[in-house]
Amino acid sequence: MLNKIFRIATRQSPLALWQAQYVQQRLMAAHPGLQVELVPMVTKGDIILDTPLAKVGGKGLFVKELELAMLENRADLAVHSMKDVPVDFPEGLGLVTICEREDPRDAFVSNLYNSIDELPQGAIVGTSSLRRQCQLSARRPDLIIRSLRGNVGTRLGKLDAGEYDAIILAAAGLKRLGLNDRIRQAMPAEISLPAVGQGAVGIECRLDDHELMTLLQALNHADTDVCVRAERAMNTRLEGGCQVPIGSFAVLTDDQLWLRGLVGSPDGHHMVVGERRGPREQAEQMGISLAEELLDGGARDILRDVYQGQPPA
Ligand SMILES: NCc1[nH]cc(CCC(=O)O)c1CC(=O)O
Repeated sequence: MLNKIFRIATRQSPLALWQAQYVQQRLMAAHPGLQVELVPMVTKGDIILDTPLAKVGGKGLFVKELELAMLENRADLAVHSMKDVPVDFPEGLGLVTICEREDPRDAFVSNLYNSIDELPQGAIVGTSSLRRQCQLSARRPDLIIRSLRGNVGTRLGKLDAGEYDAIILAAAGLKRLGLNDRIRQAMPAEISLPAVGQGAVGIECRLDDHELMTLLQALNHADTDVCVRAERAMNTRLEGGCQVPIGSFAVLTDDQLWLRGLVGSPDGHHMVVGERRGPREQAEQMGISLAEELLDGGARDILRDVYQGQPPA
């Protein structure tokens, strides 16, 4: 077994490489002598940089090529930001491990202002996330939201070049890349409910690779796993895979789960929110029942309108 080399398929953005190296190092630390190497790849999501993700086919763009590599046995595992992992997996592949969550919050980043509430009237804020756009606009209808794509470094560069007064990024990505000091405000969930799985890293592999799945168990973080399961169950019940204005965020305290959900129109005019509290064993049921409450409370109409402007997943 120790002669075998396990290959991690990874994108080449600094954040993707950080996450792949993190899993590589944790696997080698948990299993001394194990050989793990990276297989860097380019995905469609890395090539199409000038179009909002929602218009070019959604987040799946970042994972399809990595999945093909595993199915064709050119790689054994892939490391994903859970936020970018679609609901469904190709036959034969699955998500087997979720690592401990980093800061799940959205980060307000600016060279001029310390928080969203400090922004002057009509300030320009960069984000391509419909979820962030919705919540920003609901709180501050005067703000002008402009598209912002590219990896974390590219986005910060555009802010520094003066294209925006502020941008919103995931705190987790900034922290992992050592850019903590760029965060002016870690936005509380009450101001910006995070995306499903935000801040968590997940590992996908072939479901018949029992040897690898056993090795990966050492990296699973049970509390993160249960929170992300609740969030993903809500998301699964709500949608079909495109980029959507959905927030879903669970926290666990003494085995009690608190799940909050949000579906909104991109312009922030409509927002449906709800929550569930219950024992951790019911994570997935809570996600499903919250989704159904949101759907009946107006999310069905909001999502229909959003999907009409997008290609199918
Ligand atoms: N959509 C891109 C993406 N996917 C994961 C992260 C950050 C890290 C994470 O949430 O785990 C980011 C960047 C961002 O939203 O700022």
